[in-house]
Amino acid sequence: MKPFMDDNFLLNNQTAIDLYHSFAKDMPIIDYHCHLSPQEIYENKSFRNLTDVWLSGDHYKWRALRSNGVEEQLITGDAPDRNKFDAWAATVPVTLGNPLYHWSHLELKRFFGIDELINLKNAGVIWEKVNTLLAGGGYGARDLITRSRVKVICTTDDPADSLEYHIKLKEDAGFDTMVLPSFRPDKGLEINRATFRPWIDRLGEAVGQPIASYGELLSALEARIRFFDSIGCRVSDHALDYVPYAAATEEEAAAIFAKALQGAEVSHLEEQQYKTWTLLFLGRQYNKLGWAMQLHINASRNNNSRMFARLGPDTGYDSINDSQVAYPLTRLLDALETENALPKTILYSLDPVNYPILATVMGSFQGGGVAGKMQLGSAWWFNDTKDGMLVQMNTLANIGLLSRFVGMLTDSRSFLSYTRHEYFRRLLCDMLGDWVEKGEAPHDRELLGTMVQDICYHNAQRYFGFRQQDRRKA
Ligand SMILES: O=C(O)[C@@H](O)[C@H](O)[C@H](O)C(=O)CO
Repeated sequence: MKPFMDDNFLLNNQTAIDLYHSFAKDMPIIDYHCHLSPQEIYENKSFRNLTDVWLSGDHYKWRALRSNGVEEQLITGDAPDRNKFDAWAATVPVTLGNPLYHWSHLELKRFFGIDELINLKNAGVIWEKVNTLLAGGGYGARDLITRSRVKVICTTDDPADSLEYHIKLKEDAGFDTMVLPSFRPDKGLEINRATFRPWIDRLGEAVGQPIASYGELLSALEARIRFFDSIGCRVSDHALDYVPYAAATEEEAAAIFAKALQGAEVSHLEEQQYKTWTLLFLGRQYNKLGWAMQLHINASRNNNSRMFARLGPDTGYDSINDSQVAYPLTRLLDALETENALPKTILYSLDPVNYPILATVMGSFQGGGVAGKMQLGSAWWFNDTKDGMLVQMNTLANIGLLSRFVGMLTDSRSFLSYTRHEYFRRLLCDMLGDWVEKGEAPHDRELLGTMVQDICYHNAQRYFGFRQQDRRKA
């Protein structure tokens, strides 16, 4: 019987073991999509205890706790930190089979050297050991990033954000990791949500003039894109809970914008027309600057209205949506391609049924002399599991070029989530090793090692083109 989570965890043959330890293990990390706070990074936030560093903000764990019948007071409520930790320690054993079981043990093992199984019996020992380390210093936000060999972090930022802490980090010679913004203008696309009009006002403040027309909105977005680019932004990001496509003219989009600004009802068709024109405008801007455009498709967000009103978004009440993707997505991408204005694009779907669709749609728009211009996004959210990662990689291998994949990301709000990269790298090496052991791939260490290191790091480094001048000023 193989020991639980030993050095060859998830590596089931000698080739896999060799590939992981010789090529993947020590590669640095580019985390090109996450939700970490740039302020907490700049301030090197220290954590008062294990609950603070491990449970706050991690809605993956919150969902498991709720599924285990734990009261909300012990999850997001005002219960004491130790009680919250005990509730999680009691829950971990029943997460067996969920990646949370692996991730939780990996996180404590890698960052704090904890080898005990996480359960209520060991909770006290774990609590004391980790808190002693946290209290001793060297476990602030920056320290956790540095320990994980993270070279680049792309946070998720609103166009109206000041990027104050990205600017401060850029000028901070004491921190090697590049912390760059991502341009995420969801609130400017969601014309039918209550957040739209307040956001228009906020964007107007950010550009120094009120926005009273669609033309002024587009000018403001362009100005913010150039500001983000000046701070080192290389990535945009869109949550498309459905893929909009409805042919529209700028005049039609402008009339719809005017209706929304006056508080009039905008139909679903008009919403799609507005989103289509605005996305095409933004895609042209991204393309001009060489940015990558991320499309996060088919999430169903904030399903539980009562808990959304109480806790807000990203608190564990989301699910997979199953809207039709193929037609609107091909039309949207083709509209940009027709103008030779399609940017590098990463397509994610929360619905894994969409993976073959996305992988084949990608193949219709590769080119421009850019290897892997169109990417099948890493297994996202409910799919960043062992099975989900393998399905995503096999789909890409079967239909596209796995060797050109820009690899894993954490997509997290927790500073302990970098072990997801290790998890992914182990699965990648085991999959390649299995091909070799079955004679389906040559035992060519140079070929395989290059493929592994490209997927772990070099592909992302080349694809996103993070600029050296965006490092902090000496
Ligand atoms: O970027 C998104 O829309 C999602 O990743 C969202 O932030 C979600 O809460 C998440 O973090 C899933 O990992």
